[in-house]
Amino acid sequence: MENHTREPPINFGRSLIVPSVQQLASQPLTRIPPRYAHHPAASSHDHAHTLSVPVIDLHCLFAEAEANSSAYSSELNKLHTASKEWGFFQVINHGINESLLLDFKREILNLFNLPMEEKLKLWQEEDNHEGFGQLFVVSEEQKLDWSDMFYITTLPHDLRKPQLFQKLPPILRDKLEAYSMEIKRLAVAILGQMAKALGMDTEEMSGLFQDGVQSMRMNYYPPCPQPQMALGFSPHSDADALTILYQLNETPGLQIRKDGKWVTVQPRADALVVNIGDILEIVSNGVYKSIEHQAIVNSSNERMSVATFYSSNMGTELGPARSLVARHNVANYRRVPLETYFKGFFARKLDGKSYLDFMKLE
Ligand SMILES: O=C(O)CCC(=O)C(=O)O
Ligand SMILES: [Fe+2]
Repeated sequence: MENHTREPPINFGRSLIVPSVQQLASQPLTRIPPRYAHHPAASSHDHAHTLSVPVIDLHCLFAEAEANSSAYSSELNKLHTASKEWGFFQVINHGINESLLLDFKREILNLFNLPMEEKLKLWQEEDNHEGFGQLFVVSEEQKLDWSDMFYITTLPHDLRKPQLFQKLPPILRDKLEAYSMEIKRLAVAILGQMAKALGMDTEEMSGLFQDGVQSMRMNYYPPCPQPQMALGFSPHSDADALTILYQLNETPGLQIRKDGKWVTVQPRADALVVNIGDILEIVSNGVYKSIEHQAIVNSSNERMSVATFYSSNMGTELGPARSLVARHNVANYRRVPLETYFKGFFARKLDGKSYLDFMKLE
C-alpha cells in the first residue's frame, strides 16, 4: 500500500515542562519560589537609563527609495547607524493595518486568559517546545523566568505543526495568519534596505530571505511580588536575523544593553521594535551586531508582547554574505547549515550572546 503520510516537520528542540507563572501569580504570594529568585538581585530597575532608541520612518524609507531623494538617503543612513550602533530601533509608519494590530492583540489576551484546562491542551509536549511554557529549560536547577510564553513556528508552511494550528481558537488563527504575512513583508523590506546600506548584493539578500523561517513568541509577564529578585526574560540575544516586537500594552519592561548599561525601551503605541539577531550579525559579517536584551517585571502591572523571529530560508547555509566577504576580504564567522545552527541553539540554556562564540572565527 502506498504511504501518503507527510514527513513530520523538523523538530528544532525541546524544553523541560515547567508550571504556569500566570497561574502561580494569581495566588496571594508575598515571596517568589526559589526557582525564580536570582542571586544577587538580577534586575536593573534602579540603574536603567532613559536614552531613547532610534526611530526610523519606514514610509520615508520605502516610498522615497524609488526617488532616491535626499530624505531617503538620510533615513537609510539612520537605519545603518541604528543597526551598527544600537542593534535596536523602533519603526513608525510601518504600514501594518491598525485594526489588524488591535484584533491580534485582543486574541492574544484571550489566549492567555483561557481557562487552565484549555491551555493545557496547548501546552508544550516533552519532545517539542512549541505551545505554552518556557524555552531553553535544560535542568531542574536552572533559574526560571517570571513569565509564560506561547511559541509557534509560522513559516514556511511545511514547518508548521498542524496539530497545534488546529487547536488554536479560529479567530486567533485568522489574525495570526494575517499578521504573519504582514510581518514577513515588513522584515523582507527592511532587510532589502539593509542590504543597500551594507553595500551587499541586494539579490543575495533577497535570495537568502525570500522564503524565510518565521516563528512567534507571545510573552505574558504577570505582576511579581518581588520584582527586584526576578527576571521576566533573562538576558539573551535573538538567534534569528530580524526580530519585530509588538509591545501589546504600555507597561515598560524591555531593556537593551547599550555600552554596558541597561536602557529601557519605552513602548510607543504607534511603533514596532526591530532588532538585529545573531543570523544578521553573521550575514553582515559582523557589521551589524545582535544586542543583548532582557525583560524586567514589576509588582503592579502585567505586561505582554509578541516577538516575531525571521530567519533565512531553510535550505540555506548560514555564513557571512559572499558579496561582503569579497568586499571585506575576510570572513569573520564560520558556515553551517541553518538546521544545524538552530538545533544547537535550542539545545542550550540561553545565556547572553554565548552561542555566537561558536560561529566566530578569530
Ligand atoms: O517582551 C519583550 O519585550 C522581549 C521579548 C524578547 O526578547 C523575545 O521574545 O525574544
Ligand atoms: Fe529577544
